[in-house]
Amino acid sequence: MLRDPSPKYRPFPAVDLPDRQWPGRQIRQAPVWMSTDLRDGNQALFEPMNGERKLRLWQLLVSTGFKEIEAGFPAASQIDFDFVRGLIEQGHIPADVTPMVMTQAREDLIERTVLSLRGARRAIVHLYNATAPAWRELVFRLSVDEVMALIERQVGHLRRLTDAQPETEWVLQYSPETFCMTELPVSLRACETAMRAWGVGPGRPIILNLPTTVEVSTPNVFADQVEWMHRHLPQREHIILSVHPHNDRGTGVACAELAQMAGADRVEGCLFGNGERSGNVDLVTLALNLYTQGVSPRLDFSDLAGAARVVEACTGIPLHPRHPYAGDLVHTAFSGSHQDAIKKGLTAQQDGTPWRVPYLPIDPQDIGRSFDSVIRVNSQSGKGGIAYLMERHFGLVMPRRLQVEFSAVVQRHADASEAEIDVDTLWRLFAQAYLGAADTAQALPQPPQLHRSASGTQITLPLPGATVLHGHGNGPVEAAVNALGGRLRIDHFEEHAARGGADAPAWAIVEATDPLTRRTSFGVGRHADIGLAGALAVLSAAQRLQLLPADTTHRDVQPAAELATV
Ligand SMILES: CC(=O)SCCNC(=O)CCNC(=O)[C@H](O)C(C)(C)COP(=O)(O)OP(=O)(O)OC[C@H]1O[C@@H](n2cnc3c(N)ncnc32)[C@H](O)[C@@H]1OP(=O)(O)O
Ligand SMILES: CC(C)C(=O)C(=O)O
Repeated sequence: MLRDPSPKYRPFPAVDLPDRQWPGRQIRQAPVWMSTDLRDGNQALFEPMNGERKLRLWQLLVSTGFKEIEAGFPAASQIDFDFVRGLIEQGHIPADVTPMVMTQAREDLIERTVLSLRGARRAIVHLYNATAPAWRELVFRLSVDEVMALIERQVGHLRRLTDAQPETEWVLQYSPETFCMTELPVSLRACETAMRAWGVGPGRPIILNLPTTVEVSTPNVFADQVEWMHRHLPQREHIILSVHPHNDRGTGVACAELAQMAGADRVEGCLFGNGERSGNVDLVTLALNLYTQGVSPRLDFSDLAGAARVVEACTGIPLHPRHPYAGDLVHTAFSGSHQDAIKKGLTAQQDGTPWRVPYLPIDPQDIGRSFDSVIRVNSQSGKGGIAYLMERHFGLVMPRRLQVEFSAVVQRHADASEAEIDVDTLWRLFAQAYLGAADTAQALPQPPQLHRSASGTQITLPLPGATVLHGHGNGPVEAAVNALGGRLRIDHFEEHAARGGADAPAWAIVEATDPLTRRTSFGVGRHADIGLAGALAVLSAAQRLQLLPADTTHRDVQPAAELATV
């Protein structure tokens, strides 16, 4: 890289628009969306789509709710020509959807383009020519006046051809390609020339499409350019003002949003931002950005992952795992403080109230994602996320101090393994730590037994090895403490059902102290009989405090899936 890039790269000049209005505006309705996936997206692929893949993507776009779709560049290839013919002849265009096709401002290409649309009910022809100085001087070698003459001639040619096919309702879209790099008066002149040549007026509107063909400035400059055009264009009421942002500087979405604030009615782009170089603006992000402001985007992304899979299959380009809204990881929090806040937010969130879950800008369920991947555990995770997973997958609501105690166990494992901890591993760690001698589905030679009578509860606790303990008390917890010879004190006890339903297994949690050593630990029990769950929690605490006979404290732990059915 150059130590001083300034002689080689020049800053883009600001627009002189001191009374600009757009910074104070908000977007309150969805724009007209135009998908250019099958044209601008397609021309950016290693291998352009064949007819079959184009049709699959067309159908996705239609079912998502797009009413305007750029079908291709029929004069450029037989595939595109045949595709447009197929759409028309095989009835793939619903009554409320209008196809658009693109052409350069060249007679032969315009003729073939119009030919491709024979029989269409309604169609948009998209004619473009580049207007910026570098293109005028280097590519076309035309003066400004000659560029205007080209537009007048070619739009006029298109008008004559389309007038001769009156069975189709024709709409012209004119793009001053390279608009963002063109002097504003030149862009205005180009648009006015196209309007005149097309005969814009009542009942004969035009779409004027302003592209950032290559992004060269900050999005506020583009917004100023759009507002300037919005204010200067004549017959504004007959113009649908459209923008077509690319993403070279990574600000395509910002450009499209600010442009709408500046007066744009319509946005062209591609699903997930496919397109030339760093892409066209991402229409999914734009739509969901609107949605999260409470504005209906009028596009349905209820199955966003399904849409992403279709686009990946059609384009051959995989979606980045951190792609806004759609990436596999974007609803996932690994870090402890985020997990903690998400858990608290999800617990507090009530149906029908405004979404207020920290770190989640959208409810993943609204776009077809479950909460399963919201929280994942690695060495950056804290107690909140671990507690969330234990509750979600095993129905265990952990008191705060138990969360702290168990998260230390998980942290040690995560540090040692340097890997993500999946739910099965989490269960194994929990079971090893807390259910060692307290799970009747496993190592106890026989289930413990409770006899409840008017005089209290009698417990029989057969431990691994030959030991059988007996105890009596007012309830199962006291009976279990007594069976253990009163060697621990229960400071806290709670119990709850793991799942709804009469046969739901219950969780019981005790916090216990060994009065001799003053050591404190939690114990956890799980059983269909809630009383036995309490007794097993006492047994668990006794084991963790090493108050059980030595041969009762070790055994293997079975996998979570089996335990989940206890
Ligand atoms: C920013 C964008 O995305 S614009 C869309 C770009 N997309 C595409 O180009 C994809 C489809 N295009 C193609 O397949 C081809 O360009 C074709 C088939 C349409 C035309 O191919 P060719 O006839 O070989 O011409 P080529 O593409 O090389 O274009 C260069 C010529 O067209 C002229 N030209 C380029 N764009 C335009 C335009 N919009 N209007 C008028 N003339 C144009 C150039 O000045 C050049 O003219 P010259 O030959 O007199 O120097
Ligand atoms: C709108 C057209 C000409 C385009 O694809 C672009 O400028 O990027």
